[in-house]
Amino acid sequence: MSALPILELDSIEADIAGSRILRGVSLTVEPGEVVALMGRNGVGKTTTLRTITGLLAHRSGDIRFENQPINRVPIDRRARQGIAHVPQGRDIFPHLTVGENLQAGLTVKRRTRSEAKEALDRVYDLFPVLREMLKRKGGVLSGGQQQQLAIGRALLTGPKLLILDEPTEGIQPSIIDLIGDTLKRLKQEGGLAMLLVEQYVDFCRETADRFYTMDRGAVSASGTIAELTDEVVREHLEV
Ligand SMILES: Nc1ncnc2c1ncn2[C@@H]1O[C@H](COP(=O)(O)OP(=O)(O)OP(=O)(O)O)[C@@H](O)[C@H]1O
Repeated sequence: MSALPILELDSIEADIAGSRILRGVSLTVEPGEVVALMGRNGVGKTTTLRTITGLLAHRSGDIRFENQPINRVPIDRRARQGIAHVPQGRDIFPHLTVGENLQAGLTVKRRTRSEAKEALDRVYDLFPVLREMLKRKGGVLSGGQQQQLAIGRALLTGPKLLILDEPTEGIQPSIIDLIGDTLKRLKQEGGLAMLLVEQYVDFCRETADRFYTMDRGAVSASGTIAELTDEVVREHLEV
């Protein structure tokens, strides 16, 4: 591809509690592209995402965002630069209302009142249930509603790269379809780049342009999504 990657990981090594968890992870996400990061449990997918957002400091290797190294950039500045993270388990504030959870996303980027309203209206257009539930506490929403809230809140930070950790986990099929359709809309209408950790192969085939598989802390295979054949799935993903 001709454009420079929006995100580039070059030989990332990272430790947790004295154990080497990432052993040289290299990957790229191009502008406007959806990339799936796949692999069996415990191979280091979530840890890779945490090094990108800045939740975990890596010990060596380079992370570049829009062609600038961000190795030592703190987490809040990475968010302001345009890296949004929807973590596994969604991490919404259970005691705040849906509206208050969304306001938390709005604080990341400086906006005029009308820009903020426009951004909120866009989220309600993508996820109408959030408007209906505005006064409800986040903690009483269903898993699928919480996932929509978490994605909506991440979108309100004004991201250039949206990172999603297992967005289909524990969610009913109709909402999985809605989330898949929404990610496709965000790519088509807004050209938003996405990096998606996901175990659900069909969801990746539906939504992603390219894939990487990981094994024991490193990338074990990669290709276009058409190259994610049943054979690749058997070799790299099935338990
Ligand atoms: N806080 C922690 N303390 C100790 N070990 C950890 C911690 N977090 C992760 N690990 C270990 O790091 C390895 C990679 O974990 P990671 O969560 O990145 O895997 P994953 O590929 O995302 O798997 P899963 O699909 O199960 O979330 C695992 O062996 C895990 O046990």
